[in-house]
Amino acid sequence: MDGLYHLMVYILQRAILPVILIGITIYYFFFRHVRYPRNLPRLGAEEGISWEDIKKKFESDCLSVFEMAYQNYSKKDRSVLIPVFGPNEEILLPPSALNWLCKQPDSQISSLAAQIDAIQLGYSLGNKYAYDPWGGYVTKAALNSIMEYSYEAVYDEVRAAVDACLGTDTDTWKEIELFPTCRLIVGRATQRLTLGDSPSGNPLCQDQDYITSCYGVLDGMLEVAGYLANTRRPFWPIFGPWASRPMSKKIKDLVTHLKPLYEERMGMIRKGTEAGSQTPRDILQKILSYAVKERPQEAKSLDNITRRIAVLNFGTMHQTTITLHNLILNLIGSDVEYDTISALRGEVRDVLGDGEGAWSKTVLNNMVHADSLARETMRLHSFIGRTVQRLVIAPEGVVAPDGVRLPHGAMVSILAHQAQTDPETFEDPLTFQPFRFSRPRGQSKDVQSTFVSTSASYLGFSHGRHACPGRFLVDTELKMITAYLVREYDLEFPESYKKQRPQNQWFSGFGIPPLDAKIRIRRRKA
Ligand code: HEM
Repeated sequence: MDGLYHLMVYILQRAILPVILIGITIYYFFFRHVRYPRNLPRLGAEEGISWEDIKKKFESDCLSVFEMAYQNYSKKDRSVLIPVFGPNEEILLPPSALNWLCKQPDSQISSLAAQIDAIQLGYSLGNKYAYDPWGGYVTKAALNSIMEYSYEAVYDEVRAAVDACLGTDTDTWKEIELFPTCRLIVGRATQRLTLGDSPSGNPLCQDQDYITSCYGVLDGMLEVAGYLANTRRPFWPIFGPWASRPMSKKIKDLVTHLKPLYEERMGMIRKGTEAGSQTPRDILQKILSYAVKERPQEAKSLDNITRRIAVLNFGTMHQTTITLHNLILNLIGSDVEYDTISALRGEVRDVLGDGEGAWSKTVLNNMVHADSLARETMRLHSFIGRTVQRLVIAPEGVVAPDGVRLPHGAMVSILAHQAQTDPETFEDPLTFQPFRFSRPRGQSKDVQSTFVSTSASYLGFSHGRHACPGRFLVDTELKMITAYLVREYDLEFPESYKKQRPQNQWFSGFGIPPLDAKIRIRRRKA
């Protein structure tokens, strides 16, 4: 009897998982699978290439898939379905639908739902950080005023971080790994703005272990997002928690670092001194003040506030680091032809004078060459391939301008890199020209525009009402770092690069810079 019981339990245990998986699969294919309309073309159908071959192509060479979609559909004002990373598909809308897409109400075509699917915060950090993203709203509202107040502090941090990473030896050239260096510099500068100065003295951003801990959480979030992007949606509830297992240790580590500052700041709020003249003006304070008033349970939990900071760091640090990495490679790579470094040195002298100068909005606006260098970097070396990514949540779907019904559950977007390198818009579009956007009017057909002004041909920060609000901070950090680097350092590539910038690669839909790139630097003599 006992044997029979154990046999039954054994069979049930062995069968239960396959039965659940088969059940989910049937449910997904019959009830949840996105039903694309017949009049939506599938990439490859008209070109005589099978869907499977296009899918394989996306994995090995996503840029050529984007290029085929752009030339054959986007340029002809037609939507098209393409395979993207893992088991997923996406509807690419043509650039002519950009303004229409940006104006769609969030209740029909949702930016937040797209972000939840792409970043997977629900699994890496918890559902409330995904579905109630008040930290982002608080940051969006407060960022510009905090920044204006913090120029000197952030520049101070940039100087200290660059000195610490590159050294101050004026006699010898030093070879450094560029990507980890960019991580540290961006990490410190960004955290100085996020956490400000501790009232008791030591800014936490100067603790290298803390910065490492921030990137530990960020990398963990990227791993969860990458893992789930490769998994079919109905299996997310099973594999999401599994993929997120390392997160709690990483968060705990961040909690340990943030604890003293959190207690200090909450103490100020409790005593009411927060309202006085000593009010710290940084993002942490805005977040804590909001939480105390609007989400009191969260305010009391250091773990919750730490997760809010982790979400924020994902926005502030990840793509900024990649952009700085690309920018420095472009600065050095374009120097032979455009004398980029000395042109920028001249600009820094003109705008800031020979001393440290005082940073302000006017100074930033006057750095037109540095601005152009950054915009040209985002144009040619953007990280994202598709932009204005949205999930259709209207139950009955939405009809796009070309008459195609975008069904419920479909992810839609617009190609960014192709629009930014279209020869109809840009002269010699695949060549990096650092001063493309700062040349006097009339010297080229490229429109003069700034780093922060988004448009149909500049989509790295997206466009419309959800366009990245952090781009003003990125602008500030990149200009400060560029100014300090060119003024204080000589920069070059290792000899083996033969003065050529190592190229970016496109895979999984993203433009990834060469993360093992090295540069040589030497401090300039005063
Ligand atoms: C080079 C660095 C960055 C790039 C390329 C970038 C790019 C983007 C993109 C493409 C979006 C999606 C917009 C949409 O859905 O239409 C976005 C949203 C957002 N970004 Fe950034 N970002 C960067 C840095 C930052 C920084 C430094 C911050 C914060 C200070 C930030 C805060 C945000 C927020 C809060 C949103 C959500 C906006 C909304 O949904 O309304 N980002 N960013």
